[in-house]
Amino acid sequence: MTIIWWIRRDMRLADNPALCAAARNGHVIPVFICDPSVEALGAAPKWRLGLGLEHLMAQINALGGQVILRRSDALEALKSLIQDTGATAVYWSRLYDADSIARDTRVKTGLQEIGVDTQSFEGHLLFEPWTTQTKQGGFYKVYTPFWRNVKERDIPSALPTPKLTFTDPPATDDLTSWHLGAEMNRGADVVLAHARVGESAAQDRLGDFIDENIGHYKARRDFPAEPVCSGLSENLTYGEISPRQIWHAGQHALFEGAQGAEHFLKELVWREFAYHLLYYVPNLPQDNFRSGWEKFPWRDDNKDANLWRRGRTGVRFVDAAMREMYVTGTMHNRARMIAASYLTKHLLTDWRVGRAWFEECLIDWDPAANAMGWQWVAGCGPDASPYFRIFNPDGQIDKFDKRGVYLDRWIAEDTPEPSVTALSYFNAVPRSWGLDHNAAYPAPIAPLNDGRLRALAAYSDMPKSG
Ligand SMILES: Cc1cc2nc3c(=O)[nH]c(=O)nc-3n(C[C@H](O)[C@H](O)[C@H](O)COP(=O)(O)OP(=O)(O)OC[C@H]3O[C@@H](n4cnc5c(N)ncnc54)[C@H](O)[C@@H]3O)c2cc1C
Repeated sequence: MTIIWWIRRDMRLADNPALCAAARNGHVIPVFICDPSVEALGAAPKWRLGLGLEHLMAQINALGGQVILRRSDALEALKSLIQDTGATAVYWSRLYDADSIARDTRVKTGLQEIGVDTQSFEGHLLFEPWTTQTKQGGFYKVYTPFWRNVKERDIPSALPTPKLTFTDPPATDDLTSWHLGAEMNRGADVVLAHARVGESAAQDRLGDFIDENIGHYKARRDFPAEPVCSGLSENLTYGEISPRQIWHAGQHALFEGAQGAEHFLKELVWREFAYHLLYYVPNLPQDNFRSGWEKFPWRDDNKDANLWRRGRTGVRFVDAAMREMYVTGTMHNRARMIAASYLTKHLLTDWRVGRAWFEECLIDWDPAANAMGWQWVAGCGPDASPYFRIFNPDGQIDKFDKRGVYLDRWIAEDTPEPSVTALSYFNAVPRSWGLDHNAAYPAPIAPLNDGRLRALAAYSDMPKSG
């Protein structure tokens, strides 16, 4: 039997239930399809996906196989491959956003109609979103009871890498012809220096984190200049590592007595919570979760938001955060909260404007975590931070970057000897932005207190409907 392994966000050989099942049942044809969902990705995640795919292709080549690349609608591509190869089954790992569910349902029906076996598998999450329910039978809207419900769950052990056998490969596209990095402008080389691509890099990252940082995680994870967090979001996004592998490594560290290990596991479960929400609230990336927020006077995209995107608000913590994202493709969690809060509160700008920019720039862009994160900060989401709790970006510097290490890392202007990272921002941004590190650092768009008072007034004027 010949089985197509339809690769999506599961670019790994170990702990991959779909791949294991395919290997067990016959010869495997690994396939990646550049369908409209791939074409629609933001510049940075699309480019990073191409790097991950290139890496996986080399891994499969080393085993004597080949990843087949096709560019078209997924169902059409799979039908044509089935015709070319005589494959009788298609296996894949499940995804949970509304567009992927709709596409996969259509593919399943379309292939079953022509007598092809289709099977979907777990693997992107620790547990399927529909397997956790409140006592009343609904989905969780608050994290803490969700965590209590799942923390004692038995998570199956990670699966080993299966032994794969391949058939003669059918025709394939050339990856370079897809130009997945075309929209990166001149930023790709700069971001590349910060990316850690592929399954073995992800395992190294996990190992380094467990050996060196998990013990400090709880105490130091909020300090953006400290390399204490795992950085694994980049690899989780493309499935270069599985959440189960991370979970078991964290549990082992906990068993060995590592301080902070439980806190790390809790953060990993925030990702599960985000997917639980996205599954039950498919419009989470588009619509305010809480009713009444449609009446909030969000500003549409505006010139202040443009300064925010370019790291030119004159508010140092915010600008540092935005530049970190442009240069590395990721942003520290505390910085994400500060940058998002400043946009939605001090600048009163619609959270969807910020969500879209993160979607464009993050190499760890994740449909569930990004949507939940933005709604959480903006105050309109499930279990959200109350709107009236407005971060003061300068106060946050005093708390989390007292010596200005993070600021020096990312702000070059008005500094006699700017750091290499701060200067690299000016190499990464499009020339059309006209930025020059020798120019003076901009004055703040508006005094922080004015923005705070305006946000509070808008909130108190909003009709509250529950
Ligand atoms: C406005 C906003 C947007 C965000 N957008 C994304 C996004 O697009 N992609 C993304 O992966 N995360 C996003 N997050 C969540 C969080 O900032 C990142 O997951 C985290 O910074 C990744 O760094 P790390 O891998 O070093 O995390 P660690 O601290 O090492 O945590 C381990 C893992 O736990 C998960 N995790 C940790 N914190 C969160 C959280 N708050 N929500 C969900 N999962 C979490 C991640 O998978 C992470 O890799 C967003 C947060 C905010 C406030």
